[in-house]
Amino acid sequence: MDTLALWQQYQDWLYYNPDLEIYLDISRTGVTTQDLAQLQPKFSQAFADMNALEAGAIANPDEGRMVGHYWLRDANLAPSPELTKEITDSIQQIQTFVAQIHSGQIAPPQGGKFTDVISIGIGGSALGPQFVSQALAPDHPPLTIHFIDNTDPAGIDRTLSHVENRLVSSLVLVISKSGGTPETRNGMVEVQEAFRKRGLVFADHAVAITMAGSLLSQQAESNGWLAIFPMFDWVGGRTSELSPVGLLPAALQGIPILELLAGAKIMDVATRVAEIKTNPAALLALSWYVIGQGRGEKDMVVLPYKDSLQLFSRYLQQLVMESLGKEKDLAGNTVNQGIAVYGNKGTTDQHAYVQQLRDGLNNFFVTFIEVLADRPGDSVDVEPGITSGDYLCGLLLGTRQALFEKGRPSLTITVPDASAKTVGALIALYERAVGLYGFLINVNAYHQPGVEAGKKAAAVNLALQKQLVKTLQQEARPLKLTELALIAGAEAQAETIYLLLRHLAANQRGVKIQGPPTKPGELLYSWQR
Ligand SMILES: O=P(O)(O)OC[C@H]1O[C@H](O)[C@H](O)[C@@H](O)[C@@H]1O
Repeated sequence: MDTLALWQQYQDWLYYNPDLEIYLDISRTGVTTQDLAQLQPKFSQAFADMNALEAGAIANPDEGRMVGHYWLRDANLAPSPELTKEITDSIQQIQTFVAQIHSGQIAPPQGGKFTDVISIGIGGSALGPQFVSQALAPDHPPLTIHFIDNTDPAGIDRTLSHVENRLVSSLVLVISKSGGTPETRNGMVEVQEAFRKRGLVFADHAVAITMAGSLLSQQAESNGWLAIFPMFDWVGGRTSELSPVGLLPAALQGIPILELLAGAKIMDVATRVAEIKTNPAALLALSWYVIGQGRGEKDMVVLPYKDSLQLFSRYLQQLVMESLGKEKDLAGNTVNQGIAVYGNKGTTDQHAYVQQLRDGLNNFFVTFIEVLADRPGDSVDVEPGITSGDYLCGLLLGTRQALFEKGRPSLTITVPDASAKTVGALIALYERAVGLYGFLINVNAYHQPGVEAGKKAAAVNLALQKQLVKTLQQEARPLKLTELALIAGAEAQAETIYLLLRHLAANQRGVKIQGPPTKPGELLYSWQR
């Protein structure tokens, strides 16, 4: 296609939202008007399904749950006055609490104001808060946030060492929708221990964000924690950034949460339009569908050309892959659906993997995110008439062009700035696009049955570890693996037993292993007394 025809195509497909000043360009995706016509019936159904979802249908049938994240930014849309009140009350509760923390009305027992937040959570209870913090926290926030989002002991130590002697003035958020996620529980126990060692009372620093009645909520209540904020049954972890899960940590850092919500609300209005070409989420879903043949055949590479948006791709990984990566469709057919997501930031990635994107496997499409405003204030010239921001723009355009020349699709979202309003809008845009795409491919985008398998296996392995330790403690002589497995009643688990014991031995946890590491089957195991 010559450049003039391409320019025409650009104009024919361009979407612009005047309230958000956001553009979406899908002219380099290969989507045609024939695709639009062909997919129209599927989209009509998806729009109808989305209306039903927003009206409170049980859109997550496996879990028997409503899907209500859109109500979070327009509480009047909630299907009952009680839910509307729950939402508005939660926002009010956050604002009141945060004002009291910032003013020092709620303060650490040792005096002064709270200076730091230690946020403990994983998955949807971490990724949104991390993305929004990196995108929007002011340079000198009223409270500095630190995340514990894993059960890695060294990672926990590192986070606590960043807090240093400010544990005394740290607020601890324990965030878990279910209130029973082991990694989060472990993080909490480790932080509680750090407080105990310093002679500090954990409850005077602790705040829970969780569903009413959860284990965490009961614990917080009975131990007299500072506060408990609600997480709602009808909001999934990966769409919880605009619930208290995301809003409380954001507000504590001085991020304007009402602007986040306002941006999302405007985007929700725009993505409720039941016409593909004037609905940016529908245009995204259409592009994903056409590019990946409705089967996710191409990976989504997300490249924000702005450092502050770097974590967007990591955030989208969960939103897209946990929502769409499904074995079965809603009719019970095996479909193994999904779209793989990765990305970091431009131009940085141009000096890393963009080589392959241009010349190697053609198994992806790029989503460029362009931010029009370079920085507040003027820029210096890095060469006559050219600024660093001009380079950022020029390199984005250059890569988009270079990819197109090699038949590699891309789409571009252009936003005016990386403000709270824009970030809220981007979150809402992708929530809706994922929802619509889920309807197009007929999967339940709101459950995650696959995650359970790994969790169950982990629990079985930890029970086996306890059994092995007990067996070794009771044996006077060193045992071969086969003997140990037999006594422990786990003959089929030889490899797992070996791997569990090797880990214990490496951490001086009482297990002694003798013999050559190259022959794991011949090793002798005993308990160090
Ligand atoms: O918020 P929580 O209940 O602790 O859950 C945290 C995360 O863990 C799970 O394994 C789910 O797959 C995620 O969707 C969820 O966000």
